Amino acid sequence: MPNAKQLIQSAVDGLLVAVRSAASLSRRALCISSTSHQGRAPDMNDGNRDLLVSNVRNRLREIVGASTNWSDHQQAMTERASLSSQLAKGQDEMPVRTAKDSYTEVHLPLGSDPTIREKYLNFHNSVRFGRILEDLDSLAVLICYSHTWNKELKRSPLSIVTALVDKIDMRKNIIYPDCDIKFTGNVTWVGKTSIEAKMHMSQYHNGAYSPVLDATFVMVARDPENKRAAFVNPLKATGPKEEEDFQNGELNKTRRMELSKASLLKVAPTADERTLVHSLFLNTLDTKTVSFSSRVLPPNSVWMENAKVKGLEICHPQERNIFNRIFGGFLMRKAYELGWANACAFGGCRPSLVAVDDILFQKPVEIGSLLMLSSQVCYTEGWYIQVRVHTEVLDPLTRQHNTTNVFHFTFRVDNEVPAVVPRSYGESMLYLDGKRHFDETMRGQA
Ligand SMILES: CCCCCCCCCCCCCC(=O)SCCNC(=O)CCNC(=O)[C@H](O)C(C)(C)COP(=O)(O)OP(=O)(O)OC[C@H]1O[C@@H](n2cnc3c(N)ncnc32)[C@H](O)[C@@H]1OP(=O)(O)O
Repeated sequence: MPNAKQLIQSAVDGLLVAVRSAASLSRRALCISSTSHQGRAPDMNDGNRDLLVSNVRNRLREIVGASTNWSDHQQAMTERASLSSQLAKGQDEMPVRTAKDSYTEVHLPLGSDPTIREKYLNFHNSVRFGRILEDLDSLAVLICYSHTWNKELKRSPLSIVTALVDKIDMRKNIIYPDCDIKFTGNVTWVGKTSIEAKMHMSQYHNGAYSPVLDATFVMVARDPENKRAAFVNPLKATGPKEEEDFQNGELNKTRRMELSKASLLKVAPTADERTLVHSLFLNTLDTKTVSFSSRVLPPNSVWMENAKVKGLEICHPQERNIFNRIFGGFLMRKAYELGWANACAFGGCRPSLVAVDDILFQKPVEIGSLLMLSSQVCYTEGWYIQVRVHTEVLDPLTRQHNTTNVFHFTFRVDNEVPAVVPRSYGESMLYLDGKRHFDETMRGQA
């Protein structure tokens, strides 16, 4: 009896034939031009495991029955609404799955197929990390569909959306633009309607794959119309490693709830944090005047209000996901690139990414929205820059703003950076929040 992964694999086989023959032509060309056959993995052509990144989106489209043309999207959505009756009434009526059922391996043949390199290449002859964020997001969704796949059904009634990027830890700074990349991942924890997926990215260089990053995403299953939560299959651990992953998933959930309770948007800072904010304030007082409002910037510092970069995106249908909302990976790419530009301007040199954490997808972004992005350097220490990107949609008719996402990025540069100094109470809270994220990242790296 084929499992979910095999079914998914067989469905893409047809597509792969065409893609493989094109890719093999390119590979032959590459051997002659020989820029870097050290970056071409030997197993790329073997077996049936080589699902390509470029096929993942097509596969997702098939799984939910998404339209390929925007003009048909209303009809596709109506058809999907009729799948509601196929939703399980409870988790106990759904078959138990193991990590193996959702294990997925996807290739990005940057070494073997030069035609795709341009999309991924940045000016510094490295790989655009924003593109990798898009691929990770699509892969996380595919992993969740493999976990919840019901072979009796033609389409999945579930709408699986990204709720949170819990963590992305970089294990290597350099991503080569001409070496094959492999993504692997599986479900590691499930709740009632949420799923944690862990993914790993490695790159083939000098004859072996070596790790580049580890990522943990939390996805939420919704009904076909993406209106209410929907149950997902239970997960059974089948060995000590899977047991440990599951326990960590539980711990992650508890940690997230505690962090959310202690959010500075809800409760006052701790005693240590209050002392820190007050000493920052005292440092900026003008010693020549006896005034609380006369403030002077300390040496080698920048006011926080001068460490912002803003952007705007008009959300066109081209960036839609399979549920006709804006694709989470696109939002991550745009936020990352703005945050990177801000760190670059602030640090005065090219920053490299250390970690991404706690990217929260609070509300879906509708097609046609005016999306305002605002990035702020909110904390610095030594060679590190902590950046927060906040996105909101503006309704031009009501002039109402609604927050849709918050992103946190930690960058490192090659020289010591100035301190950022908050002036207002709100900025002081941003500073403390940035410091909390930075300390958490550094604890994870230790
Ligand atoms: C068509 C052609 C296009 C082709 C291109 C295709 C590209 C490929 C595209 C592929 C697609 C790419 C994908 C995309 O592009 S998805 C697009 C990006 N993501 C979004 O738009 C999501 C926006 N956010 C929301 O809609 C809501 O906030 C959600 C639905 C997330 C939660 O809403 P709400 O709060 O009302 O939910 P609930 O109270 O009913 O709880 C439900 C469950 O959720 C758990 N939970 C909630 N929040 C969090 C959190 N922060 N951390 C951890 N867990 C969280 C909660 O514990 C509970 O779990 P459990 O206790 O039941 O287990």
